[in-house]
Amino acid sequence: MSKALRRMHDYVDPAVFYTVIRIFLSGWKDNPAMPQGLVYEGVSEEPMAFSGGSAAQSTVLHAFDELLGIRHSEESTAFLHRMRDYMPPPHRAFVEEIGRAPSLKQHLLSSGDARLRAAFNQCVSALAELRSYHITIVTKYITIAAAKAKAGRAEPGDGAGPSAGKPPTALETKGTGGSHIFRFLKSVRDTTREGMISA
Ligand code: HEM
Repeated sequence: MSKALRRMHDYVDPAVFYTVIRIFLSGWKDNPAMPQGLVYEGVSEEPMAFSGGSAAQSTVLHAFDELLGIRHSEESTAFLHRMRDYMPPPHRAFVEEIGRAPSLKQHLLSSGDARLRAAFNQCVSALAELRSYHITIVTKYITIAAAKAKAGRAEPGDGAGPSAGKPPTALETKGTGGSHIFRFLKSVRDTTREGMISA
């Protein structure tokens, strides 16, 4: 997965991501640009609020966390669990099923097998490394891209379209961005590391 994540550099231009793609990922929950949410005509008279697209809604890392018994902070868990509402229901059920199953970590601990412990720790370490690398990606695609956009130096690649280079200001601090994002991502990475079995 880390190898696949590195391909981001070959295919996604940070300026295009920050100024064009990110806008479509911002959603309308906790978004100052749309404080009331959105009325879905023909569905509900009341406005509805939904988070934007995020790989936090993808099943795979939730499944690894549950399998490896990773325990995130209360605040991070609340966010991550909320993201499960956006998974296809059978995916969510799968993740919850793993969470309810007997603990793999406890099984390894009671087996006393050093090789199994080492293999388990390699998995946890790979997951923490993926999360560290993801932080590097977020820094490049959000923090650095934001600084360049603000300085008016964004240089989107070919095919970016006329709107590239100037992000809507209402989305500057919320959604996919902001320092709270790094606190969250680092906390999730650090609690992953804490999931290692000590010798
Ligand atoms: C331009 C590329 C990317 C950017 C800028 C980015 C940004 C972010 C941000 C800001 C969050 C915080 C939660 C949120 O606001 O939704 C997040 C969470 C997350 N992202 Fe990404 N992301 C990128 C690509 C990816 C990819 C390709 C993956 C797949 C491995 C991924 C996996 C995750 C996961 C699993 C989370 C939840 C936190 C965690 O479990 O560690 N992201 N991402």
